[in-house]
Amino acid sequence: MIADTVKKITTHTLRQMKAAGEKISMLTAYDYTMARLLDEAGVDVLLVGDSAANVMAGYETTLPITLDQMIYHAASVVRAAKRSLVVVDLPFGSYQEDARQALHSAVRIMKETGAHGVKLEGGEPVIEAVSRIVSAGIPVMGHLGLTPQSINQFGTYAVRAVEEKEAERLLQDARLLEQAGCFALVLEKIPAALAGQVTTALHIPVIGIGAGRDVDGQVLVVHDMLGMNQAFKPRFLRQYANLQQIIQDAVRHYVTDVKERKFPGEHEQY
Ligand SMILES: Nc1nc(=O)c2c([nH]1)NC[C@@H]1CN(c3ccc(C(=O)N[C@@H](CCC(=O)O)C(=O)O)cc3)CN21
Ligand SMILES: CC(C)C(=O)C(=O)O
Ligand SMILES: [Mg+2]
Repeated sequence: MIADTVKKITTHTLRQMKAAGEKISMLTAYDYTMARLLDEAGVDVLLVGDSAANVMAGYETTLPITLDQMIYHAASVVRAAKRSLVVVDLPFGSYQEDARQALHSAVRIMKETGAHGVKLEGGEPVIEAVSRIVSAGIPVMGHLGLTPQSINQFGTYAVRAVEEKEAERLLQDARLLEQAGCFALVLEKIPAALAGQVTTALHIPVIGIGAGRDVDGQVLVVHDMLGMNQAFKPRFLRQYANLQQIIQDAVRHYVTDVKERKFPGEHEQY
């Protein structure tokens, strides 16, 4: 098959990209059709984020999504990914009990979806879990800074690690995650200067969202960067399209055509 000659991205590729100074592109994907578009357009990493709770299911926070639901989304994305690396968020409650629970959840994701790795949130408290998952041969991505699964402890989605003490703890957590065997780290909504410091201090790729440009790559929620929700415009987001406008214009046109008996036409029937 000719189509099978595409070079697959691996965790090793990402490490080489950091070393070469080639930036890494990552976007979320939750379904087959979107994942196919992103894979074909050259996105390096597809993140099956627990933001599916917000974007796909309409929940206020990421907390309610279950491991079974994440597996459904991830399996759909994997079926579309020919070149991209697929990483899946471990949802809230699927890894915090202990390292055994974390490994069990990670193994389920790998077995039932065919994804290439998992991501989990937090530093020191999850180090044992990271080590155990990595020991089983499963690549793990860390996630520090704004960690939405802890929203009830913080109360807001405001920028994190602005205070010197918090910044020091974040740098220390980043080092611990690298030592525990993480292949990459996401930094969410922290000062750009701190993200740059962490990126220099670590050997593994650091991927930012609202963490400035001095990192090894960027990640956004695909529905946000395509402008599908014009009500969500945080400072770190760049909208590369206004799909809300495009979709609603098309749908209004369709509704009008149906009402006015303009669709279907002579050549759109049997
Ligand atoms: N659609 C979507 N996009 C995301 O980036 C995203 C999710 N969902 N769900 C999970 C987390 C939550 N994230 C968020 C949520 C809010 C802000 C935010 O900045 N919101 C407001 C107010 C912040 C504040 O309280 O100060 C903003 O305008 O900046 C940023 C990232 C990032 N993730
Ligand atoms: C925003 C990214 C990093 C994420 O964790 C998610 O989409 O769930
Ligand atoms: Mg997430």
